Amino acid sequence: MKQFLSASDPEDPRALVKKALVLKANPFQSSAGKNRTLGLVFFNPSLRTRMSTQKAAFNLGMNVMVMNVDKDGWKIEFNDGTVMNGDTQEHIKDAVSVMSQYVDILGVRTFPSLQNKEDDYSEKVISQFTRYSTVPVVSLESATRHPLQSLADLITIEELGIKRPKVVLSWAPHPKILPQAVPNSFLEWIKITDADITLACPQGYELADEFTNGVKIEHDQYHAFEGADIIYAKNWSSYVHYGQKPEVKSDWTITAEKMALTNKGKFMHCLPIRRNVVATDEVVDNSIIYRQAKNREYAAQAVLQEILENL
Ligand SMILES: NCCC[C@H](NC(=O)CCC(=O)O)C(=O)O
Ligand SMILES: NC(=O)OP(=O)(O)O
Repeated sequence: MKQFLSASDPEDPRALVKKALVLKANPFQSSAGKNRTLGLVFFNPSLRTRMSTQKAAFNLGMNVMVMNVDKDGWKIEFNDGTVMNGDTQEHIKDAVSVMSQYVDILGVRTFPSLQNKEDDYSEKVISQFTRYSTVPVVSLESATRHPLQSLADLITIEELGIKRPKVVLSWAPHPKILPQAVPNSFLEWIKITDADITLACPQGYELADEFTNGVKIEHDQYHAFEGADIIYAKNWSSYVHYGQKPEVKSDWTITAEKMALTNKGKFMHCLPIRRNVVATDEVVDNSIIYRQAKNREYAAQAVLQEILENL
């Protein structure tokens, strides 16, 4: 594997899920990372991605450098040809060219603007990393996708051992305007499994066709939950009314009453979760979210190992 930005990058994404489960059973079997360095670049906050990816690298014997560009770096210019006499101090071309000289793999986290659909959906930021980096680039969540999260989600679902699980990706409320990356990516990855997938969301919160093609869309959350094996909750802002938050009249918070409609369904969320907004404490406390977060380590390890073996 030469990069990890979406489900199209691994040669066999299903094999990657299996590989991660093998690593989970025996995490210290490879020293493929010896004398190799991983660089992790953050434009946005992170707890799980930051810690699980570092831990994965340590399991492989790698060294890790973390750069919080948003806090510790110069202010980055992303446009070409700009006369940089304003507040941006370093061009992305120079920053990435330099950083990639210090590392063997470069991970980057960047959220969308949620103001300019074209910039976000053309992956304006991470595509400049792939353009200027001299080493493989790994997405730590980009404008439109969060592949390490989705891989961990598939590992978690695989561990449940349910044959053709009924999976419902449900929109849930949130006070802020959030990206579509997690739900987009979840749909992209779950489609490679045999799961029966339904997207449950209020009118106006449908996702881009490239992700929802072949996915059932349901606007009645109660109906969608009936018989589900997995409820994967997430808030996102509108794709159609880009980056907006159209009013939702009914209550989409996930409650124990709604979970009771499922087939003893398991509740999943990528975290961080706003308790008693996205889902009630009762739902969150009876969920598999910590196992899901733990699997981020093995998702990252499988990806790093496959890239290291191809260097
Ligand atoms: N990395 C996983 C989720 C990251 C981000 N969540 C957030 O920004 C939540 C922030 C808050 O709750 O205020 C998202 O939705 O894509
Ligand atoms: N799920 C996830 O990516 O968490 P962080 O934003 O804390 O890294």
